[in-house]
Amino acid sequence: MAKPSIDLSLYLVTGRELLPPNKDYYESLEEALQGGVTVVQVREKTADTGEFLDIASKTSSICAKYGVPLIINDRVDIALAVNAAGVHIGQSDMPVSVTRRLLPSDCIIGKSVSDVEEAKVALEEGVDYVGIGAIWATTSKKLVRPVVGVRGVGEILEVFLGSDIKTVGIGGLKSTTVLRTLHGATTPCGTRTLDGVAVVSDIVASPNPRGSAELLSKLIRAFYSRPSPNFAFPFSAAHQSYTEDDIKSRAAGLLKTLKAIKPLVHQITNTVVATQSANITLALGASPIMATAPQEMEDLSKIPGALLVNIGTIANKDGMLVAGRHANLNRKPIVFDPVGVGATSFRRAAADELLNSWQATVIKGNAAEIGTLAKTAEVQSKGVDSVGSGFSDPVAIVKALARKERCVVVMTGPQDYISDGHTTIRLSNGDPMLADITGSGCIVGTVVASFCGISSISAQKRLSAQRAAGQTDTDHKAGLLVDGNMLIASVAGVLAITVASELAVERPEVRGTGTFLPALIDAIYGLTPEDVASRAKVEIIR
Ligand SMILES: Nc1ncnc2c1ncn2[C@@H]1O[C@H](COP(=O)(O)OP(=O)(O)OP(=O)(O)O)[C@@H](O)[C@H]1O
Ligand SMILES: Cc1ncsc1CCO
Repeated sequence: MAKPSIDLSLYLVTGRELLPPNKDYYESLEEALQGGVTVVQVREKTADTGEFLDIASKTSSICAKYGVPLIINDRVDIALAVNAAGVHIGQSDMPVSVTRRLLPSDCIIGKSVSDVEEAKVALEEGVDYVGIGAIWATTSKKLVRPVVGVRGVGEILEVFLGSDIKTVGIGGLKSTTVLRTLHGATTPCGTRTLDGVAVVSDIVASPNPRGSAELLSKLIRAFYSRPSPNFAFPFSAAHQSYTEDDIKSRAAGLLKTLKAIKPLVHQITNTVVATQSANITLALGASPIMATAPQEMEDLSKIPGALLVNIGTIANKDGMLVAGRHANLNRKPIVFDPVGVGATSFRRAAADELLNSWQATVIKGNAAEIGTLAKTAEVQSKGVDSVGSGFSDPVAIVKALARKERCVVVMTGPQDYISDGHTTIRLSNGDPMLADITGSGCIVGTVVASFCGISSISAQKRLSAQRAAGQTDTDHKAGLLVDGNMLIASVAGVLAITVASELAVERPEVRGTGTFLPALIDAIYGLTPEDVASRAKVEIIR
């Protein structure tokens, strides 16, 4: 008999021990179903058989009322007794082959997996779906394995490319983490995302399970309705076609808008460049705030603009973690500058933790930094600097990293490569003296963040206007983490610094790097959209 196709998108796993005081389990379940839960798994780890059967049977009747399938955790006998749609088994439960023999042929079997090896076994066994996790650390289940992390899910999903086994993410999934998870948990080729998310405490522990389920359902539906479903980018840049002239004029136009609107750019940066970065932000026409305390991140994230996270002298990782999470929640672009990430294992671990906690919009680095994140040793680092002549195929590197991290990648050097994983652009502006002052890469990050901020603010204004005009095809935007074209914003950011550096060295007072830096600030201060449009050397590579 053919197995029914089950909508796994909002998968509720029960947990009676998590109910708020005075909330009845059946009442909570029914409210959750009214809020849009699409499948329910009854999970009872301590109930004896009689109690489990009673709960499963009543749960089954309530689910039937809403046409929602029921899955039983672990117990094949209970699943058979209540005629459940499926059984979910863990790594140490009954083997899949035995489970299948005992169950009717239309009963679905799901299995928990937490690494690539377990995923390969599940593929071999031919389960119907896998639960991948724990994605985040969670309070609802004692973890015996390290968390998979959002970025680890993509590798597991790759195992299932070409198969029709469905996938559900589990562990720490809530309304505050769901979009970041769905966007980040994607194969680099972009063709597989999770088919759903399993939620426990965000619904079960809620005094208002219906409201919690409704919010989750809205976010999940918006994610799945995005216009380019094969490429789950967290922003709207990918899949556009450009011409070189179009890129130049859009970058120039963005500078004009930036100067008019002066976006706030929240920067958590290193102590070497903080003052320089704040001055350059002001010279450009944006507004800097250098704030590092975790306690102020929530307030700052509510002001439109962008966030820059630069790990150059990392001493405030907690602030970076909190700031990024709030930025994602408030749909603010995040520019991540992994300064010196190849230099120490501490920096590598910090970068990994940050990128797992929040979704970066842009990652900007020199060749050694980008190479470290892309896990290639072709280009070496010396402290915060890149050594040697760069990659033999820089385009492949930036494109692959953009696809892996679901963001725009900016790789600086004598030529700058910028990719959203789809379009890759090479910029050939800039005076070599930029390489001889400290923090020129850091200020590129600052300025890219300023342009991402203005791009996001402009996109929000357009969206408000469209909604006010009654345009209804904008619902999928609720599934984006950032709105605005972050590829163009990144190009504009790099061009602002490199074109300004060319103008700076033409000044008569510049005699070396000491006089170059103030001249560069002056050139940024005087930079016009016409300078950018007329001097930009832009090539679309592929
Ligand atoms: N040889 C060069 N010619 C022209 N422009 C350059 C050259 N080297 C670097 N640049 C420009 O300088 C800026 C910074 O890039 P770079 O790769 O030097 O950053 P970085 O190594 O991260 O710097 P830092 O660690 O000092 O912050 C970029 O805009 C880049 O285009
Ligand atoms: C020199 C230096 N050391 C840590 S951060 C920094 C600024 C340039 O990246």
